[in-house]
Amino acid sequence: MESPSIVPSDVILESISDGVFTVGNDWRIASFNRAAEQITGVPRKEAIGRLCSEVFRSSMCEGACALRKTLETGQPLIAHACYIVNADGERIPASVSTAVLKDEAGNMIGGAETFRDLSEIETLRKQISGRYTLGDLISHSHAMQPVYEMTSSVANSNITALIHGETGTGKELLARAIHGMSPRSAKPFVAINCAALPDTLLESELFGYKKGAFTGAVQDREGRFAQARDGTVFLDEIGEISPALQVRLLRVLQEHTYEPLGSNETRRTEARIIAATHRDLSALVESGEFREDLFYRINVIRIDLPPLRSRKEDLPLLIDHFIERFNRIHNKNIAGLSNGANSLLMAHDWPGNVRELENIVERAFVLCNGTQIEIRHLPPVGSRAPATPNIYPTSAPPAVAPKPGLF
Ligand SMILES: Nc1ncnc2c1ncn2[C@@H]1O[C@H](COP(=O)(O)OP(=O)(O)OP(=O)(O)O)[C@@H](O)[C@H]1O
Repeated sequence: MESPSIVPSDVILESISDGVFTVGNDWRIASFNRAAEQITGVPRKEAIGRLCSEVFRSSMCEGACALRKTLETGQPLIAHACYIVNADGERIPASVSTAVLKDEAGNMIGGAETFRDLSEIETLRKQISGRYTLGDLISHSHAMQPVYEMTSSVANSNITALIHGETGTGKELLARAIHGMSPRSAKPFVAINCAALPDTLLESELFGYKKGAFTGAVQDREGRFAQARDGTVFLDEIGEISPALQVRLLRVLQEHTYEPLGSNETRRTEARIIAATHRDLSALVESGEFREDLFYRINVIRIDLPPLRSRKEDLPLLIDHFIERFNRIHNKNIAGLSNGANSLLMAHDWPGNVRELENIVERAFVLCNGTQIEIRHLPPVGSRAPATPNIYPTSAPPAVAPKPGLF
């Protein structure tokens, strides 16, 4: 009688879509299937014989290696979530399972690991969770809906827009997004913070100057309006400019003209202006600090960016976004926050908004040597806001003193 045909195990291993590799007791890779090559981007001939931690820069390699745990306990692990860093340095969300390999006599001769690429599932999860992106601005909060809805109409028009929002809410990011979605996207985007420069310097920055206009003006220099050509000029903190400069800006908005410092020659600008402020401009008009005519010119359309405390549902999304970015920048493999750290961030009031969150996550990256950000890696973020208590429980002071003056 003919024996039933048996499919060799390598044929099966080569045909499945999960990555599979085995290691010997010396942690060197002994086999590496086709899907493992595809997911990691590492050719089999380069992987075989190398330490698995060199090939798999996964978030589990440091400290929490699933295969090590299995080889130590003899227990298999099923579907552990982690990230694998592929040959291009991209982080791939993966699910890992491990098992012990034994010889016929029952002696342990190594281990096997299978891993599944969850990128597509992760993409779908993000789509289902309704993550919106507007340029680099991300959110899935209903509070941001009006911003998203207004932005495309604003982008397609030439009108001057005013972005209003607390510090660190993403005003510059939104201005860049409007520019990027506008017909001017291929033209320059030039940003200037009006609060950062004294009046005369701001004037020469915006309009440029002629050689000899003032001591130190050794040659002609073009200003930001000239640099922007027919692109976009973003005037951040517009509420801080002096009455004299308000007059000059009004002329730019009404007549599209200006003169560089020390010059009689009138220049024309076709640049679009987007302004931003954290202040209540109408209150400044009432108190006489801001010209009413300029206010109406700037405030043709106003977009309000809500503070982070009123869209806390964005926190997990933003935290993931910053973790992804800082993993790339700092070449680390942090997978996320502990439940405790998460709860503390959710309870915080965020006076510094998204910038404060970004700083907190970056600081945690510097302090965290493992794969998870813990409470001890967070600063006392509530210390500047009297309404919010220090986010550390009083019984558990931070292991590392926060950087003075960071928050
Ligand atoms: N929705 C968002 N998604 C991703 N990153 C964001 C978001 N909002 C803000 N950020 C980040 O937070 C930081 C502050 O953003 P931005 O400079 O645009 O804020 P701003 O309101 O202009 O601040 P300021 O009032 O101090 O000028 C930036 O690093 C930006 O990348």
